[in-house]
Amino acid sequence: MTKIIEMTNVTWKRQGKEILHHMNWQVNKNEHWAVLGLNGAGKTTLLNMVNGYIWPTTGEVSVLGNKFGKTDIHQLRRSIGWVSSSFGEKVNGRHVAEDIVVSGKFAAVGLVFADPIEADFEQAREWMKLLGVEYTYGRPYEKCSHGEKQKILIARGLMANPKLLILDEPTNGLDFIAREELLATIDRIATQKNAPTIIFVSHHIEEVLPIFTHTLLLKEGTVFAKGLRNEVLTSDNLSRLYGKNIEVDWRRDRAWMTLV
Ligand SMILES: Nc1ncnc2c1ncn2[C@@H]1O[C@H](COP(=O)(O)OP(=O)(O)OP(=O)(O)O)[C@@H](O)[C@H]1O
Repeated sequence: MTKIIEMTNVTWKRQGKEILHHMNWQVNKNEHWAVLGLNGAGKTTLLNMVNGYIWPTTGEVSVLGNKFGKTDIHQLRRSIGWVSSSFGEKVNGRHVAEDIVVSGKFAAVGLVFADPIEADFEQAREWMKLLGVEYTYGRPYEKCSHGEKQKILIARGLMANPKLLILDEPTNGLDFIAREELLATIDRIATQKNAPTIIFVSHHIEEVLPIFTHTLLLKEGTVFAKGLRNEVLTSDNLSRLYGKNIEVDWRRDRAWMTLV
């Protein structure tokens, strides 16, 4: 089985504190994972490690078969699509949507130092179409709604045909309709031919769509539970994760949570 992510006994220390400790996590090809945990549980730290922005203090990390310490991290990053709100803040709002999308091919924030060809813009249009934002072609990024911006950033993340697509809380700040639309586009990406492996971080269990085969629950910098989505998203696990009495109901193959 091809391994997409392999973390073995990973620890990451800062200022004498173990922010991640004894993390063991494997993601295989043809799996898509949702990652949940309270604020400060270590989700962003974990993703920063997958992307090679930080390295383990102890333990081993291998991403797409590249073992950290024996690989060119910059090269590896070209195979990873990364969508996070912190990136969105760096974007120059005056740039038009398709330029933002095409910049993903060059792993750049804009196109100032890039040399795109016509085919790149055709490809960008295809991704924008898949995400349902083709109509924003030619529109400055700052004139797009929050939901449109999120989709443009996901299209950007797909531009390099990544093997791994990381979506860090992409539904933040979206209204109910925009959120469901964005989730529908994630579903479309996952069900395409040669789809990348998706890692999706969220605070809301109902966003863990059926395409997510697996779920990782993080607590205090380590694995609290991991495995098949339906086996992990249970009333018992979530009650223990959040320290509250929580009931999970399944409707239309999605889990919904109530505090009881
Ligand atoms: N560079 C750092 N130095 C010191 N502490 C850090 C550093 N990076 C993260 N932390 C701490 O590690 C913990 C985990 O942070 P992280 O951002 O990974 O959590 P998170 O699960 O993504 O939270 P949120 O849901 O709020 O985004 C937090 O207590 C944070 O303050």
